[in-house]
Amino acid sequence: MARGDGFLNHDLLPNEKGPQDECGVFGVWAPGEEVAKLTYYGLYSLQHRGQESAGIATSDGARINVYKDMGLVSQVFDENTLNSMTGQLAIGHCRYSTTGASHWANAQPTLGPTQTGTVALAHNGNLTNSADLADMVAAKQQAEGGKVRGEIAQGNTTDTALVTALLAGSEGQTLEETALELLPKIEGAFCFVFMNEDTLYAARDPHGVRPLVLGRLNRGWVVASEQPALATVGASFIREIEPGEMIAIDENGVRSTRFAEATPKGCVFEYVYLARPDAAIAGRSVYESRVEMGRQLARENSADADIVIPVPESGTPAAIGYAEESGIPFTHGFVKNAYVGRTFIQPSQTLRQLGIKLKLNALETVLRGKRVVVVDDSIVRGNTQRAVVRMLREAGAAEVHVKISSPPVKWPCFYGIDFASRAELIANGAAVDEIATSIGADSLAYISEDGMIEATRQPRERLCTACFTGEYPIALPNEERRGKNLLERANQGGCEPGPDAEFEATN
Ligand SMILES: O=P(O)(O)OC[C@H]1O[C@H](OP(=O)(O)OP(=O)(O)O)[C@H](O)[C@@H]1O
Ligand SMILES: NC(=O)CC[C@H](N)C(=O)O
Ligand code: SF4
Ligand SMILES: [Mg+2]
Repeated sequence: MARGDGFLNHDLLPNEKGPQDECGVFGVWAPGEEVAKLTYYGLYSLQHRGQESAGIATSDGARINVYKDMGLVSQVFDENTLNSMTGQLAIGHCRYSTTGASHWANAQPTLGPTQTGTVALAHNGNLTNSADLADMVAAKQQAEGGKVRGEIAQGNTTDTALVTALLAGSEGQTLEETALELLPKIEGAFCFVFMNEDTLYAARDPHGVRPLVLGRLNRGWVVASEQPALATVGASFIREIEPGEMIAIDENGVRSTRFAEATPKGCVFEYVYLARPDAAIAGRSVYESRVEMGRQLARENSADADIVIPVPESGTPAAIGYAEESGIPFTHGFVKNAYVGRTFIQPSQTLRQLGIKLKLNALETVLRGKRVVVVDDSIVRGNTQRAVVRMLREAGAAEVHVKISSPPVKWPCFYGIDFASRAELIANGAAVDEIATSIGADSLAYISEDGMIEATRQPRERLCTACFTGEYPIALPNEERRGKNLLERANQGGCEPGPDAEFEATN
């Protein structure tokens, strides 16, 4: 029998992953403040974006210190560690891996030498030309005597480490000059927060796939993946970092430079599921978007039922919208254990089979004899819905009608979310009624693509919808030059197919 190995593991059910989040990035420039603790609190509020590893780098103006480990922010840091990390600026990261395995050597921030000192870098996103960047790193090493240096030499296999290595620059270049020369050559989705000994930098890719915001403290500045992290540390929201913009923050304030023209393609899934509901992206409240998706779902798919319940937490705003629009009463049918995150002591096989019940329990007194509409934000592999429907029936529900506030997920994401490979997506090649049968529901309905997009209040052409439509707004490289384990493969000299190997690009 497989046994728990005592190591913290990202997945309760390792072979049954839903959509995973991505990464959270945070940076603060505030001489005189406890920058490590501010970063800790900022990362705490971004924990939902990445739960595999966490790290903070601080600088006192002369030297950069970094501390990182596997696990949640609260597991990695304690008071003593944070007290020892003094300085005037800091960056932080919580990771969900998309290029490079989930292990210590791949935790962020990454560190690397520059022409004048050291750079520390934190990244949310996923690059689509990692293979080209790896070639550039190799050529640079060749030109410099063939010696592999920095984190790559220590086994870092992430796209982030490639960028860190390239930020070393050429003789006479400042970090800012190197970054402005390098950023236009990087393709894919990226929000970088990075620093040298005295300056904090932030850059967002020209498509603005992932969110990144700037905030103001009384005596300093903050950058963060999502607005709620600003509120957590007492910073006021100033503005989003623009797609294609790089900012630099030091004692002279904020300087902005544009390294590419903006061609916005914001991730629609941030509105559906990824971001916190109290975030706003491109001026649109995520909570309002989700409630509106629920209302629209009700307009498109009515139901004859007694109660509307959400699959907590992420299904709640859409369920509120569905109940409001349909007039069917909203109630809670599940209790979610607030202490169950996604990082667990790896359970044994027997425990795994009980797994999903660690998170959700059905409220029998509410459900018995009722015709239930259950609302969730998305179906990826279908495991959550299968378990949800089973629990509702066991609790005595008379009918179970599943309503989903995003369209069927049919395509993998290459821009920072590690969706199951195409073959594992339940909607790949299956009709809606086949999916309903597979999850055991009396009926199943999804919102339309137009309905979802309309609820975000963003023009369709400014959004990425690839996982629903298969239309990838940023060109993808050939199969052998992509994949989560691209750089591990390169190290082994082999050519193992990646998790998306069966995927066929449509463009
Ligand atoms: O079809 P599946 O492969 O099961 O994935 C879909 C589920 O995963 C997500 O929730 P998740 O449990 O990850 O997190 P949440 O508690 O934040 O909603 C999402 O909200 C769906 O409920
Ligand atoms: N999900 C992310 O944003 C991951 C960042 C980066 N691609 C990594 O794998 O470390
Ligand atoms: S493919 Fe889906 S999850 Fe990935 S960036 Fe596009 S909309 Fe977001
Ligand atoms: Mg969910």
